[in-house]
Amino acid sequence: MSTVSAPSRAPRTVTVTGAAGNIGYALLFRIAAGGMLGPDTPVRLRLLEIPAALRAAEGTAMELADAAFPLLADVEVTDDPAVAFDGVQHAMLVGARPRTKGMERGDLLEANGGIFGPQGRAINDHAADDVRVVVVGNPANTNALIAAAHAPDVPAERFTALTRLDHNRAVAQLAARAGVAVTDVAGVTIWGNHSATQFPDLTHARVRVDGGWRPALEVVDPAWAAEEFVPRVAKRGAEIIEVRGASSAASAASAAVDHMRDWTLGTDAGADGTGTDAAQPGAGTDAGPRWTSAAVVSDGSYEVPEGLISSFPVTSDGGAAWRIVPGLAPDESLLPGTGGRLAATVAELEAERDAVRGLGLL
Ligand SMILES: NC(=O)C1=CN([C@@H]2O[C@H](COP(=O)(O)OP(=O)(O)OC[C@H]3O[C@@H](n4cnc5c(N)ncnc54)[C@H](O)[C@@H]3O)[C@@H](O)[C@H]2O)C=CC1
Ligand SMILES: O=C([O-])CC(=O)C(=O)O
Repeated sequence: MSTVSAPSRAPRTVTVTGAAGNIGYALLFRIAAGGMLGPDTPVRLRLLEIPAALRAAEGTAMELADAAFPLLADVEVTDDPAVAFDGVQHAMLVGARPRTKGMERGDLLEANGGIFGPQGRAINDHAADDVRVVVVGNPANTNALIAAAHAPDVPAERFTALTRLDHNRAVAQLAARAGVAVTDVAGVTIWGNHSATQFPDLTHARVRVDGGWRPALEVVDPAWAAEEFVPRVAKRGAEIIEVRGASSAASAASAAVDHMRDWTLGTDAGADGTGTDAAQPGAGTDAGPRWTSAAVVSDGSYEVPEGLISSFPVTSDGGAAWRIVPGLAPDESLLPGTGGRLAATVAELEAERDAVRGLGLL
């Protein structure tokens, strides 16, 4: 953001769970600086933690005060979901255990699933009418399903899970391979689960080369896309854990900001909410239609069973729900070796749903 003018709008209430954790620490300062809701929108922050981490969350709140953010109207720290979600408009459900080396995200189902029922119930009972929820804690899609199931009075379309990190990773990998800037890439889609079965799909992607947009698979080798790009993006979380010794945190926070910003301000608004920022991949007049990826409740599109929370190509006009973009079924003939990948990731989501049902969490 280049300038901060005097805040001119009513404050928005943003709740961050797991506020004392690694992602929380990166996320809160971006939100307070106006990076999520724009340079004219003050924010009220509600930080939810478990009792053992409350003191650390208090410390983070002290640092937020010390940063003297002009847009930060208020910070409250609590271990009570009813307080944390009172009047919430933007709920960032981060608090959950991260995986460690050698685990798959699905291994966290039992450990983390129990967190999201009570939080869904608290959102049901206390949130504002225009609440938007993004689940970051893993396994994100199924945790979002659990939260939504405990919030019968909130439309299911308000519960989403984060696959924007996968989307951003895919954009970055394609841009690097094509030798272009991330702003010269458009039309990437992440399908399915935020797990190693996801399908990062380049069959409708475009790359700007020498000023003109071309199909990505004419610019990069389809064999590279199928054999290197797809597994690299799908397993990037594990690669980060291997190299960094801890799971992605700042990039996850950045993606959560992107997700909530685009949902609230619209996918055409640009990163600073002014409509002029080129940081959005695919920004530009001749890129063709623009979309991003988010895990949203399926309406049956693309043969994903209705009710599952699965990643799709989506747009937002700033309304309450993301819109699934039609007509973008992966053209597997363009990506040899990826046939059946969409069906497989959806089957994994069904298996996770059945597993949490078996655990009594749904
Ligand atoms: N969807 C995505 O793209 C990504 C998801 N993640 C996931 O995000 C989650 C958080 O990751 P980190 O911040 O690195 O973990 P962390 O362990 O650093 O922080 C988690 C925090 O959540 C808190 N917490 C646990 N239960 C809670 C509850 N019931 N209510 C409120 N707070 C609670 C813990 O006390 C801790 O402070 C993990 O599940 C991780 O796997 C991480 C990266 C990307
Ligand atoms: O892989 C993990 O466990 C953390 C995560 O979700 C990611 O980095 O995408």
